[in-house]
Amino acid sequence: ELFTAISEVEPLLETHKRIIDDLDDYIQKEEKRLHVLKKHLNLYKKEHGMAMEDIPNYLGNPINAFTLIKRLTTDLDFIEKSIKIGTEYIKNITVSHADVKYPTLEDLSGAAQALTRLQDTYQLDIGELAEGRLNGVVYSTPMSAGDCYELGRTLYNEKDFSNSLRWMLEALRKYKEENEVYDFTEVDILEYISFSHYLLGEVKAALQWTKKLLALEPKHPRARGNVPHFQKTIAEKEARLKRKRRGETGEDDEEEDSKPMSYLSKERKVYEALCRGEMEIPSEISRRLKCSYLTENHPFLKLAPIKMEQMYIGPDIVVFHQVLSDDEIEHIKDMAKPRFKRAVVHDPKTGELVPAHYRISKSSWLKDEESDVVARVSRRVADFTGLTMDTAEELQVVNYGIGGHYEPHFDFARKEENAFKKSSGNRIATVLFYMSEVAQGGATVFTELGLSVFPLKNAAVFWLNLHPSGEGDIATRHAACPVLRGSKWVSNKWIHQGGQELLKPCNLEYQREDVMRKIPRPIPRTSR
Ligand SMILES: O=C(O)CCC(=O)C(=O)O
Ligand SMILES: [Fe+2]
Repeated sequence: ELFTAISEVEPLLETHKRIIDDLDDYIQKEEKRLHVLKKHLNLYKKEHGMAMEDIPNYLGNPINAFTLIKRLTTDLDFIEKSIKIGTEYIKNITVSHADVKYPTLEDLSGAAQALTRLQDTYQLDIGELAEGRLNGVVYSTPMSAGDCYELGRTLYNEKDFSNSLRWMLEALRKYKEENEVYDFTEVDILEYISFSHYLLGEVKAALQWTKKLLALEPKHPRARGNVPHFQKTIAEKEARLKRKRRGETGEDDEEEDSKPMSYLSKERKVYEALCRGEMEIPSEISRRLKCSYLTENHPFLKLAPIKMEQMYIGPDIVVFHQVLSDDEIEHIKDMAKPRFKRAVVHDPKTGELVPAHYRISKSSWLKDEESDVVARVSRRVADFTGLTMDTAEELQVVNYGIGGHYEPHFDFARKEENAFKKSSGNRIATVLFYMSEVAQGGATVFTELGLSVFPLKNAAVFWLNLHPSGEGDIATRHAACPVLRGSKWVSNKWIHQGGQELLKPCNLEYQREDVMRKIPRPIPRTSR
């Protein structure tokens, strides 16, 4: 599961270097070998030419007779062996370097799904992406037909047929352009295209593409078998439509579009727009936002106040600037890396911890007792939040992988969850430290508020997850957007209710005082 954290992908460059050296060495040896083989071939040709000019005369010479036989026995043995050596040489390349890391097919599939996620979320154009461009800027070598084909194949195996189809069309375009040798052919690409269409219910298109395939390879058995099946399906569909038009059936057919959008798909749309930075918070809120210096909670803050920036009011979301130094960040990252585990979540049914597709990252937990730096960070959190760390969780350090993200969620535990029953109470507040900037993407977004917070190294976002009554605040629903470019590091300090009784007294109010429900939904930015 290397793909789940960028820091784990880095060692693959060592593996990559080994392969380069091996391949270099192999090609040099191979060139030498081919040189010898070519010499043999030329000799064979020369001798053959001479023999054919005057066969009896040639074979009448006992030396010629001998060398002919030799060329077809021991010399041939040598040639055969030397061809074999070539293929044996590189076969065991992964076995001979057992000490370096190799990605698995699961990694390949994870990376392919990540590309799809990025392409969906940031509305990237496949053609652009395949040319190695992100928003018009060149970032990587263009992808080859083989790269696109592999991506399409992986997505097909993951049953993501619409994206598989898009990459296969790109593979086809490049294949025709390139004239390269691959272990697949145009026919293979066409088969994927037509079958993806079929599985998407686009049977007419499936039939058209199958016909293109048969034009190239008329005897292709699967394609030939599919044609009558596709034709039958099309005919049945048309008959059903006709009956429906005449009002003969009561069934309400395949019209997905007429269904109202579910809460989750609406949230998805907002989430993606927020990730692209395409929403802004209502002006009723933004015009009240202030920046200030925090001087309370600890006498030291009088000398070195913390810069505090309001991001939202009701629920209050603030950013504290420059609350972690670069040295502290490096120290924390170094401590966290060797203990990284893939992010897990509680399966709501079984209560077990399972890796979740909606959270692609690696993380580990650091205790105050382990390091002065970690303890110092905890004390600082107490100072700028005014809350006690007595019942807080350990520091959770997170690195996101390729396209790494965390879909919309609450940080507090719901009543039905086991974590709700903790003696320290629920997670009253979240402090989210940014330990890196992210070149593109990777914002923290609040889907109920229409707020995007873009990572700013050394800063921390802070918010309360609970209403004064202790009830979870639905408006704090948030997510980590996929990392489009770069590596995103954050750490979480989750503060619990226990011990805050005098510092943050609770009351019976269900709602916080500054109710935001009257405030309109976020509006798409028109200036884009
Ligand atoms: O990484 C982020 O921006 C948010 C992370 C988060 O919400 C979490 O870990 O609970
Ligand atoms: Fe969270």
